[in-house]
Amino acid sequence: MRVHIAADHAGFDLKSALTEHLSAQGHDVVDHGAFVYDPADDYPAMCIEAAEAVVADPGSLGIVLGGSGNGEQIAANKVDGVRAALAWSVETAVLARQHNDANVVSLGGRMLSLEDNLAIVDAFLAEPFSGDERHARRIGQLADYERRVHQGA
Ligand SMILES: O=C[C@H](O)[C@H](O)[C@H](O)COP(=O)(O)O
Repeated sequence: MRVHIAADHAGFDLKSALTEHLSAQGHDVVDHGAFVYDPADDYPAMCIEAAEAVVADPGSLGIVLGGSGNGEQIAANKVDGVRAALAWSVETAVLARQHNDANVVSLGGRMLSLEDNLAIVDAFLAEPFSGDERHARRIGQLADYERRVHQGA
């Protein structure tokens, strides 16, 4: 699977570890930055770029990383078609896929151990959307909002 990934300085080491971990599993990891460690860098542009890449690349998923994952999730969710979930356990990652068909996961590199974050990403990538009518209906309502308010359709 192709995975679009981005991290600011607070998620920089986790991005490197995840890229190695996922590449070893055969995933195609596309890095959207940061490309050098800069303790003063800003997460929005790189997270938005990764999120846009997910929307433009059907079937792919995204990972955005920072200290808490909060700002990264907020940034990714600015992109129409993105459903970014902040995952802080395997269960929240699994539910993000099953119930929300989340196409981006956001993680806090300062919140959890490396092992926990790797397990969360593995669970996120492996879990399919349930396709249950109630979940599809709710996701459809979000897409309707984007079409109506953002795209004037
Ligand atoms: O929500 C934002 C992210 O957690 C950032 O990674 C975090 O705010 C960066 O913090 P600082 O600039 O203090 O290292």
